Amino acid sequence: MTASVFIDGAVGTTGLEIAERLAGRSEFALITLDEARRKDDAARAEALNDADFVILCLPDDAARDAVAMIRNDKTRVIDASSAHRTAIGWTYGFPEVIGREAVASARRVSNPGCYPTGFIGLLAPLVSAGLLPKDWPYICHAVSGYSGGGKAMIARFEDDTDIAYRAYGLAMDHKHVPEMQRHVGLAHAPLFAPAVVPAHRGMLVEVPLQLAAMPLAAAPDAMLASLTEAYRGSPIVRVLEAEEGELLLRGSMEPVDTLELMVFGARDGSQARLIARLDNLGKGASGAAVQNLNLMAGLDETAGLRL
Ligand SMILES: NC(=O)C1=CN([C@@H]2O[C@H](COP(=O)(O)OP(=O)(O)OC[C@H]3O[C@@H](n4cnc5c(N)ncnc54)[C@H](OP(=O)(O)O)[C@@H]3O)[C@@H](O)[C@H]2O)C=CC1
Ligand SMILES: CC(=O)N[C@@H](CCC(=O)OP(=O)(O)O)C(=O)O
Repeated sequence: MTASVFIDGAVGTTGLEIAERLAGRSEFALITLDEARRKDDAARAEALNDADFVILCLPDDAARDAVAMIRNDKTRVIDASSAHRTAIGWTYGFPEVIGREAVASARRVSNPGCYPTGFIGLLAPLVSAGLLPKDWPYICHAVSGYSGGGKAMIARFEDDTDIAYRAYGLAMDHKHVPEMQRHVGLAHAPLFAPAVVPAHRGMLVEVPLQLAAMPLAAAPDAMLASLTEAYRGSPIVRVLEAEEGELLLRGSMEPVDTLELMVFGARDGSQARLIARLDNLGKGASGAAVQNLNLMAGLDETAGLRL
């Protein structure tokens, strides 16, 4: 049976990449609105209520409005925005962490943020296994390609090619912090220090750990083994043996839907750097939305993904 899918915000950065991943898929038929009607509330309300699945690729307020326009029990929603990531009644769409069944059976799924995908992917299994403490004030430093900021940020970086590095979130109130805390189950909000670099896509999300100063902390090898076990069998989340040297983000990076996790440890075990590498538009947004859609439709989670 073919399920109908409406992408609200279909010509935005995330929406376009979801449509690319769904192109040629016979399991889904896209409901589309032309340029003149894509922001028309009556047309959107009709599409939102006609569709079996709706994927919201909108700013937060518009995503909340779209959900309020749905007046039936049939339409199932995947929200790519940060509007519902800690909201009651919503399932957090990180199947490898919260369980595939939970996503598959949900009516309202909130896609994780791109940075939280790295942070939670690294820390949730380790905290849950008791290898790292819940009540530690974690720090997360991350760099993202500029497509992470959508059309406005893409235009800014393409217009001003002199920007070499943009540190932000300097008031320490980035909108991703609540979901990072909630979905790892931390007692304290992490200190999140994000930055944007002049590459179109891709990101490195890092959690540096002063293991020697922590009341409870496993050795880097034990953390690597635990992550490897937690994601065993996942075609999307891959735990890599750390290589000496460097990690690069390349300006020419091709779209990819994997999440790679690495543990770098000091020889004496006193320090570690947990690092996630992903495509902000892959497992960080559009790839995750398609993975969740596949699960909700009872299909192979990897269908249409770039792995
Ligand atoms: N880019 C990324 O890497 C990630 C993005 N996200 C989230 O996904 C969502 C979409 O982001 P992104 O694709 O980057 O953003 P973009 O700005 O690229 O796209 C948003 C789209 O929504 C449209 N839009 C805005 N308001 C309305 C409305 N009221 N009705 C219909 N359409 C509307 C915009 O229209 P117009 O074209 O006219 O501006 C635009 O096409 C955001 O919530 C973002 O935070 C999540 C994870 C990663
Ligand atoms: C580079 C950049 O600007 N990134 C965005 C986050 C992108 C993303 O994950 O979107 P959500 O906010 O919907 O989760 C930011 O920091 O606001």
